[in-house]
Amino acid sequence: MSRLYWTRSLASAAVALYVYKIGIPVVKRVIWKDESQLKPGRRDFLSKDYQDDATRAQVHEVKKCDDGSEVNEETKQDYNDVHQCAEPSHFDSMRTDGTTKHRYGVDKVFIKQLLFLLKIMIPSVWSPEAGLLFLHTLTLIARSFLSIYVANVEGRVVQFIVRKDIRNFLLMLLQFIGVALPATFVNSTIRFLESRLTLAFQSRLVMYTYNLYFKNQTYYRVSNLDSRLENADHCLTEDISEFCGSVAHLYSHITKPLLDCTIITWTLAQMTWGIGGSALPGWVISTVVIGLTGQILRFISPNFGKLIAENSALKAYLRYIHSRIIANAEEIAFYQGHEAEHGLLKRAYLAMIRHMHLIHEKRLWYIMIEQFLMKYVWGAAGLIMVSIPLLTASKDLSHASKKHFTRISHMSLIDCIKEITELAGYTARVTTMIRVFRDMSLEKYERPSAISPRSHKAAIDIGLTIINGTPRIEGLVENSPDNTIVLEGVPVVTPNCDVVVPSLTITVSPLMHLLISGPNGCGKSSLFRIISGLWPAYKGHLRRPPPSSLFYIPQRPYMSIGSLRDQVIYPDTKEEMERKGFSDSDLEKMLDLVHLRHLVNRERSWDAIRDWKDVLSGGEKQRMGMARIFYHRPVYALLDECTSAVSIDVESSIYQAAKDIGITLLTITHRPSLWRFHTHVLQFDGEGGWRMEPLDTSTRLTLREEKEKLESQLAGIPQMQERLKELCNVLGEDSVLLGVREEVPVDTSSPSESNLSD
Ligand SMILES: Nc1ncnc2c1ncn2[C@@H]1O[C@H](COP(=O)(O)OP(=O)(O)OP(=O)(O)O)[C@@H](O)[C@H]1O
Repeated sequence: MSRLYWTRSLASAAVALYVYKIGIPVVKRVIWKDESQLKPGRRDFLSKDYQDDATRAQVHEVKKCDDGSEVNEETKQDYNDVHQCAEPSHFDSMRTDGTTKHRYGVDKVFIKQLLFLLKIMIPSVWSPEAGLLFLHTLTLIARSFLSIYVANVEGRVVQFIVRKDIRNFLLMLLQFIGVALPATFVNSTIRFLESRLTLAFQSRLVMYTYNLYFKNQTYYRVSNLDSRLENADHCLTEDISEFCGSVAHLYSHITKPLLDCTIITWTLAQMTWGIGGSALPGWVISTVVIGLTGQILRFISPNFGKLIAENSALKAYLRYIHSRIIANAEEIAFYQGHEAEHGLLKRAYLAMIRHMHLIHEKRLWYIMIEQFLMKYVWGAAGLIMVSIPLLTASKDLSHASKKHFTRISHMSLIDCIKEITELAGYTARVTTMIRVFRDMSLEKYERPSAISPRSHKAAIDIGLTIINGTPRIEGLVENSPDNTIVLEGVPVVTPNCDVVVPSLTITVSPLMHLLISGPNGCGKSSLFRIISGLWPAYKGHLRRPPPSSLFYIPQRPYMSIGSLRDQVIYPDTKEEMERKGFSDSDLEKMLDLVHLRHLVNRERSWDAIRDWKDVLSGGEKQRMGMARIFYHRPVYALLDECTSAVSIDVESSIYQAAKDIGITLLTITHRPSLWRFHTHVLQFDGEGGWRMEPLDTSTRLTLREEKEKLESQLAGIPQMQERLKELCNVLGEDSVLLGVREEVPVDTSSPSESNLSD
């Protein structure tokens, strides 16, 4: 009695839990329509921790300008393709800010995206990938036939056991072992071909996206001018690899049950006809059951696509934090910043783990329902299907045939639903990446979260049109036939849409050595970014020489991976250097000009490979940066405080040498010792104003006088403020300049008081 009681109680509890788990999400979905409104606490970590950190993850780094930013016809065509398959609403939902309304389901958008990516992965029917796919399909078909053969043998083995026919039983057993050889070979070939397909797809997609990534400075623009892709490196590596693995796996996973289904259904039909039964009821039952259970699973299935996409983003962020710590280990160690970095890393890791727990929890319930439907509902349907031909047949059915009937209940076609929805997540991430890369080439940026209302107003005031958080690019950019740099009414606007200089009009021609000065953050480096094409000209007219005529040297020069020679000739290769007619002894002379010849003796070989970022001191790195202009000999050298760590005498000799070989200097510096190498000065005032004039002795004197006058005026301000405060207190009045008056007790007996009242 008590056992029965406990069994019933347990069964009722399980049923109640089941109903609750299935029913509550359905009710919530119906009431709120949107999953994002459920469990706010759970979603918080995505929208708060992650988003805050992700915002911090914007890298502000200036890189050398490579080729021009022209958009060719091929790019435009590809762009149209990717945009047709990537509706904005779908991509918008990629963001992890919890505002999404789109389900990463198996819908029309997903199919279009998948077809777009498949076209890249299998470019033609004659490609190696198509060949691999064909071979893979052949082995899958072979496996299905072998499965049927094995089922037949198994059936006959049982038949001979029942008949006690030892001889035939042993013969059948031998056949069973014999078929194991081709069966195992086919199975391992399937796995091998699946891995080969994954790698082949991955290589195609990686090469395709690398081409986009390094076209038109996309690698710079994607992290500096746009906020849609948080960690492009993760998308380029992990997401592509996961996507390709998922596609290749799903192909064999779907093909097997489909083939099984076709072959077994046909075999069953033949058998049923053979014994005089009707195959139609079986087909109807299987179609109805498969269709119904499929729909139920689709309805209750959590949005695995979205969960997977969010998980990828969290993994990408964790990886980003790790790589930052490795890249800045020395600085962090000097600052003793391990606590802060540890906290950051822990938060990123825990956010990812919390999200994985959420996925596993959702999977637990989904798998439970899936197993129930597939094991028991399908099993029951299989038994009904077996019974109908047996009951309606005029002849008896062999045991092997019965086995075929039961096999149909084990087909795992529906098992693929979860995998397909997960694939939808990877597909969306990879397509989004390609779409954003294309947008970068076409200068279509989106950065809605970065713009503040103040910046928005300032941008409107100077006549810019704001779309998706970024101003519309309306400036005209042309190549300059005579190598002059001309800016006519071009504003300096940051990627966050802050207007630094409302309108700049200057002309710089070769041998016009320009000194650029002004307070911090006034837009000096930004001018170089606009001239180099990293930042767009939102308005006005910009004429500039081809990229090969400009060479930018930043304050912290980039040291590449490679030999000592590679550091001097960067970004050229040794072959390009030889083609240009330079030899190692020429490079030695260049190092001599920047006082680095000792490096050749120290390293003993031009081919010495070191971690140059750490091996060279700050000043040596800057001198190496300057050596590059003697190798490349551009028309203009854009020097952005690039000798701040070099001693003044060495710096002067380098500047003189550069001028002697005809390089025009555009120099940002705070050092007066460099003034004498320049003919003109561009002075920013930090308030948006600027002044450009020839830099002769009188200008230098005027500027110095103005500076000294301002210094003496500003020096008096604190004393004047103190005095004003005293007067306010004595008079008992407030001042518009000081705000509310501070009450300072006045000593009426002091001699000064009598002086004041006098
Ligand atoms: N990638 C970026 N995204 C958003 N804002 C930026 C970016 N790079 C620079 N800025 C902003 O643009 C403004 C101008 O920066 P810029 O680098 O031109 O200053 P600068 O005059 O060279 O200053 P400094 O003398 O300190 O080098 C600054 O307010 C800076 O914060």
